[in-house]
Amino acid sequence: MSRFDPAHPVFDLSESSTVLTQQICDVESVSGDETLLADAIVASLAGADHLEIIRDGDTIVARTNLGRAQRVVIAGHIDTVPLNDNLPTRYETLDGEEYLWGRGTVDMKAGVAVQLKLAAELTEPVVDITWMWYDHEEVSNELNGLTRLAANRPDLFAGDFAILGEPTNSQIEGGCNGNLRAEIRAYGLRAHSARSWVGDNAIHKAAAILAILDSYEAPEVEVDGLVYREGLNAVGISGGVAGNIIPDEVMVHVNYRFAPSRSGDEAVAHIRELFAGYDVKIVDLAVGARPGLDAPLAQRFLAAVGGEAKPKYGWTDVARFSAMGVPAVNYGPGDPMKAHADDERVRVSQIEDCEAGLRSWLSGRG
Ligand SMILES: N[C@@H](CCC[C@H](NC(=O)CCC(=O)O)C(=O)O)C(=O)O
Repeated sequence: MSRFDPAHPVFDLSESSTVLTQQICDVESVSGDETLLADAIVASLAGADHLEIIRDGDTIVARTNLGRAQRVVIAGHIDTVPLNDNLPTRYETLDGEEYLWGRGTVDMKAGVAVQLKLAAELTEPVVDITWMWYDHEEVSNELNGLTRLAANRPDLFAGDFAILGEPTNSQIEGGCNGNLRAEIRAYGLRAHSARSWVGDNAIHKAAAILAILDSYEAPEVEVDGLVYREGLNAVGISGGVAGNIIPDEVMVHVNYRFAPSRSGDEAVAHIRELFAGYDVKIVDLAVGARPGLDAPLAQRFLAAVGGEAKPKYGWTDVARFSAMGVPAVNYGPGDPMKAHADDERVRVSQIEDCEAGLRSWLSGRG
């Protein structure tokens, strides 16, 4: 067996999904840098004659055309958030459980590994399958590979049900919270810092903005039986001109996670009301998705994989599919609490469980 080289990756899809997860994670693909991984995915599917392969930038679609009565879209993003000294991957044992540690293991390359393996191996699924692996999910909605694909090839989104392989501890998580980002600005007056009394320090005004955030009590909101937890946080702050100048501007970057029962307009209005008197600029807005677990295929999938559905607190592309009228759920290996964390790590048994759950359902055994 030849040694895997992350600088020149080729995946042997007959390897276990755990080995594939490790290899896929070791090919760094922070948003905007997915081409090497996308090339490797296309190359690894070269022998899969049962799949029609379509590429749009660094998004790859592979679909069966078996004439089945129903089509399921199964998708996963191939980008990750930035590294923080957490690659290459390594195996760890914690409390007797084996884990694969490293950036992307949870969000969401274990899910992609399972999907790739099944795409290659399931030549006769009971439903037609459209597999999608896409770029730029972890950044603004405008850059998301599925936004581009929906503009270029909306026909590829046709389906009766969609499964997003985002981390869910290999249990179903329904819907997703909405996601808004805003820049909140306060202004002052520039002056020489040796004569500060003639200026008006904008950075000091950030304290009042931060106080609003600090005292904010984010509610829990029940939507169709699932309880979504909201959040409002500063995720960045900037200001300052030079070491001897009283600054005339400060900006606090705020991220609002809102329940899927709220519309985008309601979320925007809430932020504008909270920060009335400040300059508020909405820089990104993606509405959430209600659970949608009453759809017949969602019910069948839920019954097949078992467990109790939980809410998805992050934003995922289930929102995109739901908005297109395709019921969608999240289902993938990895604890979402470890997504984006420095000690991101996936339990190996969850990768195996997810593969078994999907394989059995897609083969008509679940
Ligand atoms: N366009 C969004 C993309 C952010 C997506 C990201 N999603 C997850 O982390 C899903 C995993 C999970 O929460 O279980 C997010 O919610 O930040 C953006 O603009 O941020």
